[in-house]
Amino acid sequence: MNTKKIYLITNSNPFDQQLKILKKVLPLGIEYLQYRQKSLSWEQALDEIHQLSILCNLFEVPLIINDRLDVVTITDCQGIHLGEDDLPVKYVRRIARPNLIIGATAKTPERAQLCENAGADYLGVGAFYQSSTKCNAKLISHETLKQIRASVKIPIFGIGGLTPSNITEDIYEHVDGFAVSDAILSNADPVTVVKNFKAL
Ligand SMILES: Cc1ncc(COP(=O)(O)OP(=O)(O)O)c(N)n1
Ligand SMILES: Cc1nc(C(=O)O)sc1CCOP(=O)(O)O
Ligand SMILES: [Mg+2]
Repeated sequence: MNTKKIYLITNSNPFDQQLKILKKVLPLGIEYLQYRQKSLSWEQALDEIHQLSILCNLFEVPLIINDRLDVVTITDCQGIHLGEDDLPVKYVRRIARPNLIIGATAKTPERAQLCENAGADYLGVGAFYQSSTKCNAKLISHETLKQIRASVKIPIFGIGGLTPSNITEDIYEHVDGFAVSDAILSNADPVTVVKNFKAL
């Protein structure tokens, strides 16, 4: 078993289907679960977050909300993930409740350093491959990954189309974990996929 962490991100598959999978894989050791949902009504989103929160508390997996500080403030979650177009890390850190986990997307060493200095707890770095979860994700090179790794100390989660079969040595060497959605949540045997990530 390796020491790389797995960061699971929800997708647009039916929520009940995702919940069934989460009940099987959260006990296997998942570092973070991110709720990523861009199109639901407030009511539906808050209901889903409530259900995820119960499950995450049970297995002691921090629940991270994508993009939305307003949602973070009114739900029982542990963190927020911020991209380049979202609120800046420095302002969120300033007003966030103590110990809120703040993650940030970085596709350049400059942004990685800026986010680390502003108080980010981890970085999401990618995309390494085309992603069916996020079709327009901008790809980055292995050289950029190396530069980002060299420029920050906080944990880096590689992201974008990752599966247990396409993690190159370059990716493996420079990340602390894998942020994954489709490879786990759209697979008929998600438990085996998680075990395969852990066995790399
Ligand atoms: C772990 C992790 N890394 C990167 C992203 C991408 O965030 P962002 O750039 O804000 O894009 P959207 O996910 O909001 O489309 C992420 N969500 N999680
Ligand atoms: C949400 C997200 N952000 C990306 C980025 O590169 O910023 S790639 C991505 C999708 C990750 O899901 P999957 O494992 O299914 O490709
Ligand atoms: Mg975002």
